[in-house]
Amino acid sequence: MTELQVTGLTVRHPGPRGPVTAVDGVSLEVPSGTTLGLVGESGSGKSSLARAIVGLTPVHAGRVLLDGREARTRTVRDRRRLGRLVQVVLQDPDTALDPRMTVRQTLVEAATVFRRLDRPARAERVTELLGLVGLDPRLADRLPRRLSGGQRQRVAIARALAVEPGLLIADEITSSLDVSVQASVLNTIRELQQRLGLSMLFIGHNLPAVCHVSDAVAVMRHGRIVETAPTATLLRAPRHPYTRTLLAAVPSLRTPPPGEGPP
Ligand SMILES: Nc1ncnc2c1ncn2[C@@H]1O[C@H](COP(=O)(O)OP(=O)(O)OP(=O)(O)O)[C@@H](O)[C@H]1O
Repeated sequence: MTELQVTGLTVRHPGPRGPVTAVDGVSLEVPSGTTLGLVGESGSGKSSLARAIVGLTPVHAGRVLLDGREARTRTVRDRRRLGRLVQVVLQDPDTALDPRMTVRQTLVEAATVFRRLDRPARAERVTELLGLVGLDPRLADRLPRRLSGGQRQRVAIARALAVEPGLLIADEITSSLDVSVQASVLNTIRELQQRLGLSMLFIGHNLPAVCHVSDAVAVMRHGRIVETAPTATLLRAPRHPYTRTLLAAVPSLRTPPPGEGPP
């Protein structure tokens, strides 16, 4: 499993009136085998942070350490190391899936990036990966367009897992799905954590969804982390006013202090 440490990370994007600071000196930690939730409203800088961690966006300042070593993307070797350690799943599964490739072809391609597998081992791995994400192995020979949105997102998760990363970054992975499908994908994520002991950075704007799968939660606003706490502590005793505002929007989530609850 991979440990992630981000220190003082700043990301700036070019804007019509000069650079826009999307991530402003963020520090966070995902200890090995745990899930850190990252929650914040649209535009707070969550995706910029995720993209910077995997080298898809330039970093203006700060450091990203994976298992104590700087995450670099300068050479092919650097990028291979990074890809082996970290995989990202995005909101729209179609960005991860080639429409011309069957589920099986997609999974075999990912599973053989870093290791050789003979034919029987490939078939076995595809069945195993589909099982991990709760999909029927009979879907293996379908093209993405013959799958539902939820099934496509599960294939995208399986594709990321096929590489056997130590850290999975999930960026708004349930946002494009129907509410009922969201819940079942979240439960699949929880099962994966238990079965694989993955480290995970789980990003979303929906606080209940993020809390459901996270050991600790970091709250992001205007490019900064305003509060980080273990999930139960954040729900019971939020310290920052912005966290309290987020919680107030979902009253059923907060454990009321004694005397404050319903009669
Ligand atoms: N490639 C880019 N070029 C210019 N500005 C960008 C770029 N990407 C993001 N931004 C800006 O950076 C800020 C943070 O955006 P970012 O997408 O990281 O936030 P977010 O919290 O992930 O939002 P969402 O949940 O809507 O994706 C926003 O003001 C956004 O407009």
